[in-house]
Amino acid sequence: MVKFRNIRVSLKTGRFYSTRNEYKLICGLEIHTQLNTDNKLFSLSTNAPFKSLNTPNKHVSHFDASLPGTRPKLNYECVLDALKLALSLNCNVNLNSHFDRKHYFYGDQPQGYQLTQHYSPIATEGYMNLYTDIDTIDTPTKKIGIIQLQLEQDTGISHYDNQEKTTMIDLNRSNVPLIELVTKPDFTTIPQVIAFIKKYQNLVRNLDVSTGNLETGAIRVDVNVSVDTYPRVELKNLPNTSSISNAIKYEYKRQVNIIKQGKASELLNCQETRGWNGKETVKLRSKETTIDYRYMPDPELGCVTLDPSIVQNVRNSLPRSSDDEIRSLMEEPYNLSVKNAKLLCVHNEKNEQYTSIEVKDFYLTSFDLFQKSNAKLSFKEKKIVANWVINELLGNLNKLELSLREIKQSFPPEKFVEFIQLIHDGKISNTGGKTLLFYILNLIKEKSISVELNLPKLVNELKIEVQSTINDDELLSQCKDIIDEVNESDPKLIEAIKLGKRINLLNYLVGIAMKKTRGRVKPTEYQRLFKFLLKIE
Ligand SMILES: Nc1ncnc2c1ncn2[C@@H]1O[C@H](COP(=O)(O)OP(=O)(O)OP(=O)(O)O)[C@@H](O)[C@H]1O
Ligand SMILES: [Mg+2]
Ligand SMILES: [Mg+2]
Repeated sequence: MVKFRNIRVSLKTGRFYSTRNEYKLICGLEIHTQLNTDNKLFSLSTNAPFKSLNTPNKHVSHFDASLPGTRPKLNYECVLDALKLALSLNCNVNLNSHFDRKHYFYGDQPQGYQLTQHYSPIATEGYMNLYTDIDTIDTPTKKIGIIQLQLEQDTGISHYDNQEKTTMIDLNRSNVPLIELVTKPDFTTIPQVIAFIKKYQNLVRNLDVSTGNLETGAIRVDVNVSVDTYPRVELKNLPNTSSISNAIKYEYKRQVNIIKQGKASELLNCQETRGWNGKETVKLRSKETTIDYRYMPDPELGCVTLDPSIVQNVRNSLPRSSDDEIRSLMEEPYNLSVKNAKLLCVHNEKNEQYTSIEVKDFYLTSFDLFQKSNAKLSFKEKKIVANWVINELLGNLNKLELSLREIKQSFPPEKFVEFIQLIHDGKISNTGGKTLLFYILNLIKEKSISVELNLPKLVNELKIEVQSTINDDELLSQCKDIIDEVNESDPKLIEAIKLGKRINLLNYLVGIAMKKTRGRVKPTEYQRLFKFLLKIE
């Protein structure tokens, strides 16, 4: 064995072995996104690849089935969506793009070729910025370059019946509009890849150009993985972000092991495509065996020629970017945490009770009203609206399985602010507020609100109004009882509080007392009494 810097050479086999601990991971993505336009890319059939899984071959025009004599006609709605995405991703728009035929034979591709934009895509040279706080990546910022963005057709779907040993073809998906986005190989860690995908998903949902779901295949991600300067391996069939993360991890380790064992010249000498079976990556084909697609410009579709004013109009119509929205919510007057700001700006596909947009609207309207009726709010006081909307209201909606839409009618932001005002003015305590909110939402759930909510009346009914004149004697005996009760079950605790060792435990006693009076007495009042009884300063 001979040793060079970072490399050992076996004298017996002549193989190179690496001795380094650091192997550089490099990833690049190819993302296919199904557009949610009404019609398909080159025909007037309905674009509904998922709704129609039980009704195969229902949305198929003569062109989608490639009957001889049919010709493509470009659906400009797809071009508009591509422009929205391209401009949001800071790309240069190509004013004269065109379509090419990518030839390959497969049952679910009856044309014998796919129409794509190989030579002259609609947009090139863009980027997306990732930030450590918003996107939880491991470096302060990361800029991911985008090589190109192109329009193309989706294929049909093949269903293999194992029992019958037949393949059935469903052409509902044939000719569904896709956008293929190709990034530069700029990713150096897995969190960067996941952050990019999540941000991209949010973008397509914000622009309303796609459902953005990975699980249904509306977004399909191929990940190219390489180590140092060795050729890349392309990973396909990755149905969700955890598969993407696990597949990259596995593939990186596999390639590093090959390099360490000195087998790179045998096993990592050419591009390869691999799939993911949930546990490991498996070889599908190597680049040597890939077919020559014989790309050629499509003679039937003309150039996609765009007037510069169209591009400018689309640019002007774009919604504000999520990053800008999040940042502005983190600043004055809102001062939200990054977590809460994201909750209002990032779509949550799993929650059906409210969308981020609905919550954001509800929060912003409430905040505005609250600020208008309370001049000069302190930093802390401004946070009260976010706390009651995000922590309390949403928490209760989840618990009660209510949607924001359902409650907005009887409990709109105007009423909600009236409710918050009661707490802000000290008419009811936080505990009282929680009781009241839960009570109101329950009334809504049981559909027991026929007239407008009368908050003062409810406060009365629930007996949660903070007492302005406090009967010290009554409260003192109540506090004494609590000390006795706690002393019985945990004498050490009272002793510790008395000795001033665990003064924060005083709030434990205050909590018990608050519960007993359902928040009618201010916590500071209880603190004063407990301190008096336990003789602590
Ligand atoms: N050294 C590398 N390591 C990892 N990824 C890489 C590397 N070099 C290029 N890539 C990535 O490989 C992808 C290349 O995609 P592209 O669509 O251009 O070609 P392809 O994969 O050969 O074609 P096809 O569209 O047929 O899959 C890009 O996402 C790019 O970032
Ligand atoms: Mg590829
Ligand atoms: Mg590609």
